[in-house]
Amino acid sequence: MKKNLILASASPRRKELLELLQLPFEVIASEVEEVVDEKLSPAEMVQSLAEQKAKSVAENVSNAFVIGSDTLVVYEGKMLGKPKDFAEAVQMLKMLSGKTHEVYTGVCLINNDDVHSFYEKTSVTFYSLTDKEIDEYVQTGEPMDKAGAYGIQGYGSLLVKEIHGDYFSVVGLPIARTKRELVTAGFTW
Ligand SMILES: Cc1cn([C@H]2C[C@H](O)[C@@H](COP(=O)(O)OP(=O)(O)OP(=O)(O)O)O2)c(=O)[nH]c1=O
Repeated sequence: MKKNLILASASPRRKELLELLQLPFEVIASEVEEVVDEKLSPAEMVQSLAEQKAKSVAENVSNAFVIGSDTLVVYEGKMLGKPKDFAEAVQMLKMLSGKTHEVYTGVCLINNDDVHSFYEKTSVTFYSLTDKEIDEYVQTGEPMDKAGAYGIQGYGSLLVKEIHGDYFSVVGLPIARTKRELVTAGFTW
C-alpha cells in the first residue's frame, strides 16, 4: 500500500527542502518536550532528538512515513542550539568568528515500528567578524530561531568563508541523502 509522507517539523526551511522531492506530504509539527541527555555525542544527540520528534507524530498517525530532523552547531565540543536571546546570539557568533565549526543534522524516518536514523556532518568556516558586523547581523533578528545563531541561507551567507559537506544539511535537512534513505527504508514513490 502506498504510504503517506509526513514531515514532523515546524521549520519552514525543512518544508521548502522536502518540497524538492516533488511529492505530496503533510506537515505536523511535533510538540514533544525534547529530552537532552548530556552524555550523548553530537551525532547521537541529533539522531535522538530527530527520533523524539518523529515518534511523537508517528504515535498519532497510521499508514505513513514520518520524518523528524534536528540540527546542532558544534564548536570545540560545545553543542549550540538556538540562542535564548540577542546577548547569547552575540556570544555564539563571537565564538564562531574566524573559526571552523561542525553542523550536525540528524534525520529519523519512522514507518510503523521501523525506525531508521542517520546524520550528516558539515564543516563551516566563518570569516573573522567585527563586533559591529555581529551586532548588525543580530539586529536583523535572523539568528534567533537558528542553531548556532546564524542562517547560511540568509544574511548569514555573508559570514561564511568555506563549507565542506552538504549545504542543505546546514539549512536543516540533507535532502539528497534523505531521498536515498527513504528508498532504503522501503518508501516507494
Ligand atoms: C546552522 C543553521 C541552522 N538553521 C536552522 C535549521 C533548524 O530549523 C534550526 C535548528 O533548530 P531545530 O531544533 O533543529 O529545528 P526547529 O525547531 O527549527 O524545527 P523542528 O524541531 O520543528 O523541526 O536552525 C538554519 O536555518 N540555517 C543555518 O545555517
